[in-house]
Amino acid sequence: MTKPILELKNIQTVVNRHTANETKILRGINLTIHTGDFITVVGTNGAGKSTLFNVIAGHLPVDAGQIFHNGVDITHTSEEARTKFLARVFQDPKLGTAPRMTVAENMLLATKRGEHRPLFPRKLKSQIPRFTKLAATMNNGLENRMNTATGALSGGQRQALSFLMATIKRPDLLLLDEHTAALDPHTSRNLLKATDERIKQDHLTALMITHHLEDALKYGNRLIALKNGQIIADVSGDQKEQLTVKDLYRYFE
Ligand SMILES: Nc1ncnc2c1ncn2[C@@H]1O[C@H](COP(=O)(O)OP(=O)(O)OP(=O)(O)O)[C@@H](O)[C@H]1O
Repeated sequence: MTKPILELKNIQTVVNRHTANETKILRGINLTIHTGDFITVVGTNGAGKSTLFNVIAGHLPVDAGQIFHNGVDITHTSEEARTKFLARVFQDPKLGTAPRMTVAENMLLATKRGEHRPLFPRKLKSQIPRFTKLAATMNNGLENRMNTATGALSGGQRQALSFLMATIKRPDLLLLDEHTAALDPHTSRNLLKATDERIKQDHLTALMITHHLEDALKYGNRLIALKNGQIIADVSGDQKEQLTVKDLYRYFE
């Protein structure tokens, strides 16, 4: 077994503390993520899936427990500092790209994720062939729109760009938060296929939230199910291969 890239130990998250609406959203999450894991994440609405991503990304503080990255305690490391090793793609195509910048400029920006170095637009020209080649792997014509402002792209192209931006500088951990949910079925399928290919080619470690149970079964080597802020199933390898949609429905009862 490969070494853990991220470990969550007894993570608890409370919101609206000291009010009548105080709620424990995550209730003792223990999760060890190994290098190369591609984990699909399922669970009922409100189970805590996005909250789990928020906690991993440092967007939401934990109330108890610890998070380790490569064995180093990052529980109190800022969200900004975590972007050095972590990238995230959201459901909304508008998040994750700068609308007035062109596709190529956005890609250049993404090559500096987690760095404080200034951008040198002069360097863009030399990168265009590489960026165009990468854009072509998305199979949706993005490579023909390198000089188009991102705001003028279709939702599918924009989401494909968000995905490319998240992966152009290799992240230790990639969080995909229902990143194809806002797309039509054909576009969604295309992006999922490209996602799977990139994860495999670059040996990325990724977590992907999805409400499509067939996709949760089809993709990844491991699946976790959340319910009421707890992990109620963690299945990998052959065991995952043998899972059926009917099995998964039980996690939603
Ligand atoms: N910052 C917050 N303040 C108050 N409540 C919150 C906060 N973040 C999440 N919640 C609540 O915590 C619960 C879990 O939310 P979360 O978005 O993590 O669920 P989810 O599993 O991603 O759901 P969905 O499938 O609907 O996206 C929900 O009841 C939500 O309303």
